[in-house]
Formats: sequence, structure tokens, C-alpha cells
Amino acid sequence: MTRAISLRDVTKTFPRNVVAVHRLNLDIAPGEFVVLLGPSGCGKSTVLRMIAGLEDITSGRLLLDGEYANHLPPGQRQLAMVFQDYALYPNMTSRQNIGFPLRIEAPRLDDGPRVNEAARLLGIEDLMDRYPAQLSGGERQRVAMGRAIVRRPTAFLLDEPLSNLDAKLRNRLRAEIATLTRHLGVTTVYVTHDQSEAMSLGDRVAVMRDGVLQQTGTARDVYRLPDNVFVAAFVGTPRINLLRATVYAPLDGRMSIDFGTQRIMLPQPLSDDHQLLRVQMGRPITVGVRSEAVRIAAPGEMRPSEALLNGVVQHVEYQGHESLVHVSTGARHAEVDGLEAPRPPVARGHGRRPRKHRVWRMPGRGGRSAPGARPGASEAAERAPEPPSPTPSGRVSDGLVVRAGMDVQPRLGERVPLLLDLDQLYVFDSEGRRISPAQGGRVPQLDR
Ligand SMILES: Nc1ncnc2c1ncn2[C@@H]1O[C@H](COP(=O)(O)OP(=O)(O)OP(=O)(O)O)[C@@H](O)[C@H]1O
Repeated sequence: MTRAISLRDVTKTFPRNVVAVHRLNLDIAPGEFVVLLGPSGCGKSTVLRMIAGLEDITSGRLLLDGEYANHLPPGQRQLAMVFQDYALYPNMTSRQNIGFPLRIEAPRLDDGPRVNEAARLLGIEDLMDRYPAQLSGGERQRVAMGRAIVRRPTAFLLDEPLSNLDAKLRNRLRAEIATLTRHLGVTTVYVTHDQSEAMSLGDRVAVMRDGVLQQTGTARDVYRLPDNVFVAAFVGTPRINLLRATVYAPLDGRMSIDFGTQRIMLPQPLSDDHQLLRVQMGRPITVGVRSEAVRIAAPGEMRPSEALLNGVVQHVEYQGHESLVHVSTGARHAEVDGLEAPRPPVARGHGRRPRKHRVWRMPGRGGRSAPGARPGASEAAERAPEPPSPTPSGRVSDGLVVRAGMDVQPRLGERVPLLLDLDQLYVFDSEGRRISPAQGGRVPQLDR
């Protein structure tokens, strides 16, 4: 049996007027796997605890299979919760820990068959006579999962169940949890602040910020069509580049986006999405550029949908199959409130002065130097940036992060041309709402 879970206008206020969750609406279908994602303190655990009955709902309604359930004690909800800290009884073996809920529920029942079944599903048959102190973190979490599934709950509520484990084990257990819940066909609500975990699990992701639900959708939709700048910044690795800009839309000239030190002209005729930018004329906007939407390549290789910017290489993160190149364009980066860790500022050239005016060459392509911008496509070349200069705090403004294949090996301080795919540009208004691409219209593609 599985469960539909609905939250209708649910608010949770703690003493001293701490609003942990504000008017949250979420419908979870029977058998669905939904991930609650958001930074620390955004209210994810509180939502889960309200569903479990461990926290009272201040206002709004919880429905289980369409029935009002705010008043039901936890034991009557048939939901199983798993926490990050396992919470196993240290003086009980795995077998006793897993069987414990059954012994409480029905002391005379022979729990053997159900405990064995849980152990088999989790592949922990050989660990059943060990005590928690004799188990690794991953094994303990499997036992905790066993204790959750043994009661054959109608839904799983998992609160960061893997965050105490190392990265490799986390990946493995993540896949196991997804397989197990699918096999059991049980509704699952999974809380995490790790966006890569959220993207790899679950049918849908619900992104929260400051107690408010920002967006729900498949991982792909949330990545491709973020409703606002917060979702765009929270979902995706490396984090989306967010640049402050202004739209210029003269009646008798071409529309352009001005980044302060450089400007890109939008191709004519304007696409429907670019038309939407006209009303933003003169207002501050935020332009979002994912690292796969910009490439380091000679202007001669520019495609019709691309525009040129110039920048200076600040830092290169070697990743094996590719590099993440941080390039300073002189554009100002937009800050997003409520994100845990802003990108660390990049130290200027690891202590070395970037070499000024080094000309970028494409390795293995005849060492061609970058010619000027294509007429009409961009004003980048005429207004190329100077190497990054320190901010008043002494930090260098952080750069645009660009993915580069192994055939591109830029050096620190090198000036490089950046080809920006205008079809993959996101534009957010001064309130952070996505203007472009419009819903249902052209959407940036993941695959290139
Ligand atoms: N019992 C409580 N009393 C007062 N405030 C609380 C209580 N529990 C949680 N809060 C507050 O409610 C807000 C949401 O907390 P919650 O634990 O739901 O966030 P979270 O997104 O799960 O965070 P984390 O990822 O760090 O666990 C926070 O500001 C927190 O300080």
C-alpha cells in the first residue's frame, strides 16, 4: 500500500515568531519520490516532521490519501522516518534493532520472517548479529533503513539519511535507496541540501528557500527552466554564472545587453524571448549563463546564435576530462540572498600577476591569434576588459566559469575570447523572476 500526501497552505511558526514554513502547498502522488531541496535552515526538516506528526502544524492542512490528518498521532500515520544519525540502539544487534518496531507493535508476533525479508532486500543478512559499534556508517544506515521498511510503511520520510557518509558510499546508497523505494512502490519524501543528490534521485524536486516553496518539477525542468534566480543558482554544478546587466532597446537601433564593460548585440530579427526583454529597457537585470552555454573559441568559429565577450583567465580547475576556467570579463556578478556558500573569490593568478595582453591561441589549430569581433555580433572586442582588479575589500571579482575540453588549455592571465550561446541565456528581472526563456517557449538544451 502506498500513500498520497498533500500539504495545503501549511505554515509552521515556532516560538518567538520564527516562521519555519510559510503557506506551503505540495501534492505528492502515491508511489512518487519527491526530494525537498534547499539550503540549511530553509524549513525542509520541519516539513518532513509535520508530515510525520512529530511537529504540530500551525495553520493549513495535511491530507493523507485525501483525509484530514493534522490531528493523527505519529503511530497512526503508517509512515516511517529515517534520520541522518541512524538512531540505532547500541545494546541491540542489527536483528533486534530491525525487529524492534514490530515487537512494540505486536509483542507476540514472530518477527523473524519480516526481519529476514528486510535484511535480504538491503543485502545485510551477514550483519544481523552485529552491534552498531561493529558496523560501518553505511552499514548502520542500512540497518536503520531495515528498521523503517520492516513495518511495511505506506511512505518513507528520509531526512538527509546519507549526509554522515563519505562521498563514494553516499553515491552507492543513494542508488540503493532509489532502487529499493521503487521496488517497494512506496511514496518517499527525501530531504537534502545537496543539489546533486536531489538531481540524481526522485521523480520531482521541490526547492525551498526561507520557508517558502520556490518551485517543484522534475530535475530536468528545474535545471532548464528555473522560475527564479535563486533556483537557477541553487541547482546545477558548477553554479550558474549570474551577471548584472542592463538592456538597451533603442527604437531605431539594435537591442543589446550591456554588462558595464562589454556589450552584446542581440541577433536580428529578435527571437520571441529576446522581444520579452524590451520592457526591461534601462532596468537592472540579471543574466544567467551556465558553464556549458559559453565556450572559449576563436571568434571566427562563432555560430549565428553566439555573441562574443572577452576575458582574462583567472584560475583553471583541472577536472581530468575537462577544465573549469574562471574568466574575468569585468562584468559585475549578481549576489543571491540565502545561498549558503558564495563562490570563493579567486586569488589573483595564484600570486602571480596575470600577464597583460597575452594573445589567446587555440592549441593544435595553427596557433591562430584571435581576430576582432565579427561586425554587428558584439562590441566585446572594442571594449575588452582589463585584467581583474581588486574590489575595495582587496578581492578580485570572481570570474565567469566556463567548461573547456582538453584541447583548450588557457594559461593564467591570458586574454581569451568567449562565445556565448544566446539561445541558452537566462534573464531575470530586478526581483529575480525569470523573464527569458518564457514558459513553453524555447528552452535551453542540456545537450550540445
Ligand atoms: N524547535 C524549534 N524551535 C525554534 N525554531 C526552530 C525549531 N526547529 C527549527 N527551527 C527553525 O526553523 C527553521 C527551519 O529549520 P529546519 O530544521 O526545518 O531547516 P532545514 O532546512 O531542515 O535545515 P538543515 O538542512 O540545516 O537541517 C530554522 O530557522 C530553524 O532555526
